[in-house]
Amino acid sequence: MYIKDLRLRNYRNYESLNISFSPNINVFLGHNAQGKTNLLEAMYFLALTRSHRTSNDKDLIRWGSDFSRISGLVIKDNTSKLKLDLVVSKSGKKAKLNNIEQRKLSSYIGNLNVVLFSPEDLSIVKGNPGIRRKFIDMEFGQISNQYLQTVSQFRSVLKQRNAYLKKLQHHQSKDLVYLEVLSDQLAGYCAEVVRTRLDFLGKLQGHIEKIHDQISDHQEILKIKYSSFYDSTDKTVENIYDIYKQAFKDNTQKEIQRGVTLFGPHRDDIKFLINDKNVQDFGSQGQQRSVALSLKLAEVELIKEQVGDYPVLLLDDVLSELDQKRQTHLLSSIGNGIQTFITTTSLEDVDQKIVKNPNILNITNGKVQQEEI
Ligand SMILES: Nc1ncnc2c1ncn2[C@@H]1O[C@H](COP(=O)(O)OP(=O)(O)OP(=O)(O)O)[C@@H](O)[C@H]1O
Repeated sequence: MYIKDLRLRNYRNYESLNISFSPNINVFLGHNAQGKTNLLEAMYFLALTRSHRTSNDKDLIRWGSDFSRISGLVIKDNTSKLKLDLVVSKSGKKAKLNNIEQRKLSSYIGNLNVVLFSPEDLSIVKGNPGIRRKFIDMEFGQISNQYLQTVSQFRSVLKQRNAYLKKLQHHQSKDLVYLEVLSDQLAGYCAEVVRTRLDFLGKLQGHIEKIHDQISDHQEILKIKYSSFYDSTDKTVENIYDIYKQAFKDNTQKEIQRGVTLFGPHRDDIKFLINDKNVQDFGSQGQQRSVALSLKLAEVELIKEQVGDYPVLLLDDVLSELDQKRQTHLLSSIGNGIQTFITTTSLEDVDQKIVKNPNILNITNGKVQQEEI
């Protein structure tokens, strides 16, 4: 799939933009703070209805404006066209697909698939578990609508259960039967969320192992392990449901005392192991970078496998961060028909021996100019 056209109105430092892209490699070239990342962010937002930089959608609205509009024309399987449209205003955001308003964002997400590489990816390996949970929920969510919906139902019941645990904690209620009803519902969603995560991680594992084997010159075996308070290996949905039901039953008093749900996928993590050692604890900076790169490249392959089309790649300032070997690996693996956007302050960072005939777009202060080559 590829983004043919992008239109912006009052988006960050773009007042009005209407631009067409190459289905191959596009380079956004410009000095600092001119609006290169803003363009990648706009495409990421168009795909996932979320920014990778801010959790506050209103930040996207051009200063002094009341709303922001991002529209794109996406071509799939080289023939079918899909029009995506998002409007952010003070009252929230609205999504349209082919001019039809979508009541739920979950029916909108997944129509355009993107994978973003940025220097912050290292935090998926090094950072706290919350970053990794967000990563898997976002990435698996753009592959599976079902997963998005289950996660949203899980969150809603979790919220209700936490609110009720607080009530019990403050003696505003004594009804433990209602807690049991909520626990039962939550155990069901926990089981579905965890089982889907395990399935997708299993598929991701196949890709990441092969990719990392090449990146490490056949020196390292990279594995991803799901980490929870129990061993999830080979567990069915029913097994996982039983484990959560039992955990809620055994820890009722503890949870009431704390006023919060102590077990569930919102507490889980994933671990990256190189030759069986946890990369977070024992990996060098270089190894951690390689894991982040392998993970993103594996995600590209997973999306291709699951949706039947390659995602659009967004490379935000990553080339200058990678050494020659990793850069060559990244650029050569995107060379085969994957639409790619690269931001850079200097064309010297883009190895033109590998990146052939890029479409170069000069970015200056929220204006884009196509360069003739
Ligand atoms: N809501 C907004 N309204 C208007 N301008 C904004 C808004 N948000 C950010 N900007 C402006 O956008 C510019 C930053 O753009 P961007 O982050 O895309 O830079 P960049 O070209 O990627 O730079 P770098 O090379 O430093 O990463 C800044 O000038 C900033 O003031």
